[in-house]
Amino acid sequence: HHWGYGKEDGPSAWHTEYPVAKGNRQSPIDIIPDEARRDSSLGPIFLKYDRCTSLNIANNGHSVVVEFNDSDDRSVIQGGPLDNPYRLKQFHFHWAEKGCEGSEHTVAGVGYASELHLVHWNAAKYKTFEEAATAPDGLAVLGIFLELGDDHRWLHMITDALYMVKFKGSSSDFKGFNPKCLLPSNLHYWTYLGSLTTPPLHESVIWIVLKEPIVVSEKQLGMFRLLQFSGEEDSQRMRMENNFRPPQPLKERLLRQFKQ
Ligand SMILES: NS(O)(O)c1ccc(OCc2cn(-c3ccccc3)nn2)cc1
Ligand SMILES: [Zn+2]
Repeated sequence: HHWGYGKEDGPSAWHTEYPVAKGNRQSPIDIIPDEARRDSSLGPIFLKYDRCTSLNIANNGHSVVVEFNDSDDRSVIQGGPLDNPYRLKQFHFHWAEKGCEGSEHTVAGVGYASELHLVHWNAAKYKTFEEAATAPDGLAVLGIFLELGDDHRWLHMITDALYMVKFKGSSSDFKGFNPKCLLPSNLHYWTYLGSLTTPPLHESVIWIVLKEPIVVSEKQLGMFRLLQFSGEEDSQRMRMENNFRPPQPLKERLLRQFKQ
């Protein structure tokens, strides 16, 4: 009996197998811009994705994930709230069904159509992603909102590959993709201490959520809904949609921001 996003195995049930779901630094959260504090010690973030090291694209039964070679510091995020460079490990998306809001973080109670997560780990302090994923400063996830509008000029490189990973457990080569093309023009951000938004829900994430969304078309986002939660052999088909966790209590946390 694995976790999912359905009625029985969805976010409201995760606490039974993962009690940290009711912890003090859970993600996502509702971001209230007026309550975000400016902090002079917070500088800009720097993304070094140049010599990019993408390896493959896969369907893990929860989302579509593009994985990277993380054997060195070729692709890293640094600066901002981070004390050292964090290595890019993978990126993936969260979305809803047609016409609904599928982002995980919300802004003043309003969701976006989808949310992209670029997952990085603190290789300066920890030996592996798995070790970092259980440490309070182990991971840094860059969250980017997707809003609906015109076609995104580069997203087709991902949507064109989705047919190869329709079913859970499928993966395919995906070399030479540079996620720099998915960034908005402005890197102003909110930051707070949180968690993985899926089981095991470890409270190991320094969240950096960009204020400026990127724009994708309904047609492009609709391609993600061709994916299945289920495997090729599974009797019943389960369209991959609504794979987002709702906002969790902020509790005693401080939300900070860099620039207006
Ligand atoms: N949605 S999100 O960007 O917050 C996000 C980012 C990364 C995630 O990793 C899942 C994971 C962690 N581990 C793990 C395995 C062994 C030891 C420790 C952790 N396995 N799968 C989940 C959610
Ligand atoms: Zn995510």
